[in-house]
Amino acid sequence: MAVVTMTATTPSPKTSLAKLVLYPKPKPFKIMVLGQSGVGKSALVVRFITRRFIGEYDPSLEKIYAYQTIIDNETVYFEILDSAGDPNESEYANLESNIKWAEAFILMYSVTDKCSFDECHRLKFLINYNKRRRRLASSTKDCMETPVVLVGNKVDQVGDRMVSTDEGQRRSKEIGCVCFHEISVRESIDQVSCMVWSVFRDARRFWRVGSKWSRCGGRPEEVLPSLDRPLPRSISDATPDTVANVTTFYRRFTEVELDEDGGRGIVRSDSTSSSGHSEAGDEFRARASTDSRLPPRPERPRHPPSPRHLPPPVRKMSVSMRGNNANTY
Ligand SMILES: Nc1nc2c(ncn2[C@@H]2O[C@H](COP(=O)(O)OP(=O)(O)OP(=O)(O)O)[C@@H](O)[C@H]2O)c(=O)[nH]1
Repeated sequence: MAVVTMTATTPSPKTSLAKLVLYPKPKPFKIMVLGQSGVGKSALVVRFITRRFIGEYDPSLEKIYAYQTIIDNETVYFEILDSAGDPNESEYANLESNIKWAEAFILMYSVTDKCSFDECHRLKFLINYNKRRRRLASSTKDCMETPVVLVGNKVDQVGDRMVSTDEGQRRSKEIGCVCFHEISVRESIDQVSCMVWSVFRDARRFWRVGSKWSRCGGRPEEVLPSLDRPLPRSISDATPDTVANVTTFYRRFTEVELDEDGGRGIVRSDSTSSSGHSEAGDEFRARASTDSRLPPRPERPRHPPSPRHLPPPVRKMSVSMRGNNANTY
């Protein structure tokens, strides 16, 4: 599909033609906001796009918002699906197909509503189930896990809180979300826009890292350049920093390997001979030689010698003077 853009050229005295330019449609980043009814899904999406907080929305309305912004110096074309909170029987199949459509998820609950918190468990299971089925059915070897960001909303309602930050963080780990945020969509605009923004930004970042990883067959070297810069974090148990740490670990692992090699093959100052070669090095070279001067291998019997040739076991008797009867002697 292509987007047709009309750009007017400088009108010439004779003709005034419109130049037709065809651009390929940019690939959108499809993200779905899921959660029980009333947790603030619509408020979150509208805040992200317009920076405004709108109090009431039509609860049954399911909408896809298209929004373009810049994240990490890259233009991102969001398609955000604000799902209906409590789908009925007939809408359930629709929910499953929506899950298949999305590339990343924002799983939302309200910190003032324990039920909405528990609902996240079920919804995450549903995401896993549908995504796994899709992966198994697909012919491509797409091994990417879909990023799910867990978000606890309405932290401004301090007195009504039913779910603590610790519980949220723990649940995020338990159900395998990539990171956890606690926010208030309603709170002051600067703070909120920053918090709301970081939710979408993290979803995008995790998706990006994951898709690069799966495209290069799980080789982390090709992911490294995008993670050179430390990533800012909010309340989060596993922000993209964690991914950076994984790659740091990978790097360290490589260094250890090199070190080990140095221990075996590279000349060490403590064992260098006068000729400049180490004894360990000479020994290594002698062993590695291929000029057919290798000493023959010591012969090893294929099967253990039969028990007939073994000397009979020597049996020794020992009398213990310890124990209950020792006092009688
Ligand atoms: N106190 C407080 N109220 C909020 C916050 N975010 C949303 N709300 C309110 O919560 C109510 C529900 O918000 P919605 O955005 O409609 O929730 P939803 O999850 O989209 O609900 P459904 O459309 O039914 O699925 C509204 O009255 C919002 O004003 C918040 O951060 N703090």
